[in-house]
Amino acid sequence: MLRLAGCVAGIYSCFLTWGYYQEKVSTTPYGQDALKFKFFIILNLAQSLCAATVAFLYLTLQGKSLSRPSSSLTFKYLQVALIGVIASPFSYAALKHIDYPTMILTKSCKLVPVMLMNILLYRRKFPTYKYICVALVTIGVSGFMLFAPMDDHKGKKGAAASSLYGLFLVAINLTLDGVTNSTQDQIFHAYKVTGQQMMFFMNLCMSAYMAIWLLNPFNPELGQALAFCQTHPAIIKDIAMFSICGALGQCFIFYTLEQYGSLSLVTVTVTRKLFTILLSVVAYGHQLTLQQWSMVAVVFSGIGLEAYVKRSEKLQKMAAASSITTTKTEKVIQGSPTGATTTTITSTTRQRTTIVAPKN
Ligand SMILES: Nc1ncnc2c1ncn2[C@@H]1O[C@H](COP(=O)(O)OP(=O)(O)O)[C@@H](O)[C@H]1O
Repeated sequence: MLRLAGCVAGIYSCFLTWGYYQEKVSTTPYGQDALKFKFFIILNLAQSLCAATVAFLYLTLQGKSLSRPSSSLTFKYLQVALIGVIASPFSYAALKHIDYPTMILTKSCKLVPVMLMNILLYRRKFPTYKYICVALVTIGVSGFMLFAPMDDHKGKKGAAASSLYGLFLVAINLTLDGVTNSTQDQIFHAYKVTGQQMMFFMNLCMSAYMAIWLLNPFNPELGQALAFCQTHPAIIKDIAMFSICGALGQCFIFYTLEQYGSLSLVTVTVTRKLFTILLSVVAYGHQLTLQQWSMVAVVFSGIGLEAYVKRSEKLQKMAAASSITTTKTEKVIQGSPTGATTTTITSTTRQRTTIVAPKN
């Protein structure tokens, strides 16, 4: 539980700063000519290279080997990285056709495609309570964004009228996100890999795809971006901060994926925005509408239900394990009148032994 709390704190804090720099790099005009940086693939490439380096350093410092993955695993990495690379431009393209609040609102439904893709592509089955949790978190977060006062919507970036075409682009982005997350789950199920190994290989493959795209002689993007950095060096620090925060955040993302799976990860990432707003309510005394508070309650009931079921399952498992060890202990004690062999048994068992032992 403490580990999960650490992951949540890590993801929230890194991506809070990451979001700040993402907005800064993509919306602020730089220099006297007030030009905006429009080279998103360069931004993603910088982040991927930084994330691959961080994962590599982490693995090296831990003394873990970075052995070459098998050909089937390499194929999986190439596949998941390709989908990850393709997903992002859809989201940037969508912002030209829908406004920012609509984008946030649509993105808050991400749990649905992730669950759907797990079911459709990998035939995974979920217990009924999982569907209820996904529904509660999705309704809660999207309702929260929907009921935000109109002032919050004004002045936000873009403000292009939301069009059906824009929504179609976000839908594609969400579907691809669903495929990425469910495939990552599948890799963890089918292969013996750690989160950091996947982080390294996935970012390496993504960097390779983006480099191939940018080095294509018909694409002027790389040259234009480098020229921009030369004439507006202030942006280099912002891109570096964006990449470092994204890379550090990914350490928590991949660890959460490995340990808890994509549904838990996406629950953390989709509630991120809501918790940021709640934090500002506490810190700066901002007001929430009654509807927003009710939606916060809906989200918490979803998270609470998940936590309650997980805890009950854990207690049940512990009870079952302790009854098995009790039986084993009884057998050991019956077989050895001196009871000497019981010293090798775990602490839970030892505790049990003292209860069972008097019978002998
Ligand atoms: N499953 C994942 N695998 C790898 N990176 C991820 C994953 N989920 C999120 N990320 C990273 O975290 C960033 C923020 O993700 P998220 O909070 O879901 O926002 P968005 O949906 O806008 O991408 C992504 O741009 C990506 O770099």
